[in-house]
Amino acid sequence: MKFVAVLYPGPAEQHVDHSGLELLGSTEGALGLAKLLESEGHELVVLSDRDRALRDHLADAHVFITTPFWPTYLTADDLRRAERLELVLTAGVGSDHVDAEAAAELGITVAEVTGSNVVSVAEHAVMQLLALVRNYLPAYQQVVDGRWDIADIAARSHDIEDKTIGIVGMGQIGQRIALRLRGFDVKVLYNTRHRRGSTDEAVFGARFKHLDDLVAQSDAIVLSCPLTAETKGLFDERRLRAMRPGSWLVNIARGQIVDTDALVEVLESGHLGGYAGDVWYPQPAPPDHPWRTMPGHALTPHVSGTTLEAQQRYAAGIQDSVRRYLDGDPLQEDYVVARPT
Ligand SMILES: NC(=O)C1=CN([C@@H]2O[C@H](COP(=O)(O)OP(=O)(O)OC[C@H]3O[C@@H](n4cnc5c(N)ncnc54)[C@H](O)[C@@H]3O)[C@@H](O)[C@H]2O)C=CC1
Repeated sequence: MKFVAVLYPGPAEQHVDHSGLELLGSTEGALGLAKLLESEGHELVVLSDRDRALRDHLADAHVFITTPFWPTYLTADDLRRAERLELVLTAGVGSDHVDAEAAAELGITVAEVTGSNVVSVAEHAVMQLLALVRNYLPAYQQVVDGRWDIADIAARSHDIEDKTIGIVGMGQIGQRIALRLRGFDVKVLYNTRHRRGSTDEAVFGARFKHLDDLVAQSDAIVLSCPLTAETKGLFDERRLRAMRPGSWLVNIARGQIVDTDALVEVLESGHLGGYAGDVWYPQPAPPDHPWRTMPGHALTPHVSGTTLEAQQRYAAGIQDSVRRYLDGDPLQEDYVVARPT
């Protein structure tokens, strides 16, 4: 069997963390698959060059492994060329880089590692929220630039206490964000596809709202819903303008949920207080991309779901799926995104 894994490039030198946790998500760590596969005589190709993976290795691969942090986009055309392909695995959560509908029609299963990095992302969201509300990054930049202008920073710095925070997408990540926010004495509103029961709402300390009401009432909004046909461009110009003046937007989900051009506009005009999280642009952003020069926001797309702890979990989930595939056992039910129709 041929397994192909496309992962972000490993470090130039062997990385040993004080915790003893390995960098399993990179080409170097290869999700811990090398021993498992090679000892049984299977072929494992690990590379970071996405074009090369599609050009040279997709056609005869049985299993193709990719990750949202370094996504290889698999279109219907790509999948049609992959005559032996049976399984596409996402090392992480969110498989919007794969045309799941086409995969299902072509007899290919798509699966991810549900829940693997939800703690990593929830902590990141709270960090981004605080960074924006406290005006932390411009303050840090001042110090780096050798300035010490307290008024300039203090004039845009707030306490998060008593603010209203809206969470869009109350799933594994959204609920962990709500739980972590409880200590800050904020009011939490949420919107999600299926309203949670009253016990859940009491535990999360969150009240359900129609999306338009959540947008109108929130001082800060966190996006933690998947990218789907329904959520693509959900925060378009109209919705961004409907946000409260000076409010903040954190997007730990996917860049395409927000219209980038409209976002640049509402930030430049000062309507929004700041934005942090994923942005839809080619990675890394070209030097002249307007996003690179935007003031007062936190552009930190890299590490939300990729802490060393998260990597151990999604590597273990991938190993489990690979083991089951080789043994002819069904994958864990909640991992499956699309199955052959
Ligand atoms: N930044 C990062 O590193 C990571 C980002 N993610 C993103 O976060 C997303 C959510 O992850 P989980 O919480 O684990 O997924 P989940 O499946 O547990 O929860 C998703 C929630 O979004 C809700 N939802 C779906 N469509 C919606 C809509 N139109 N409006 C409002 N809510 C909607 C669902 O009802 C569900 O409650 C993933 O799909 C992925 O795109 C996930 C992991 C890492």
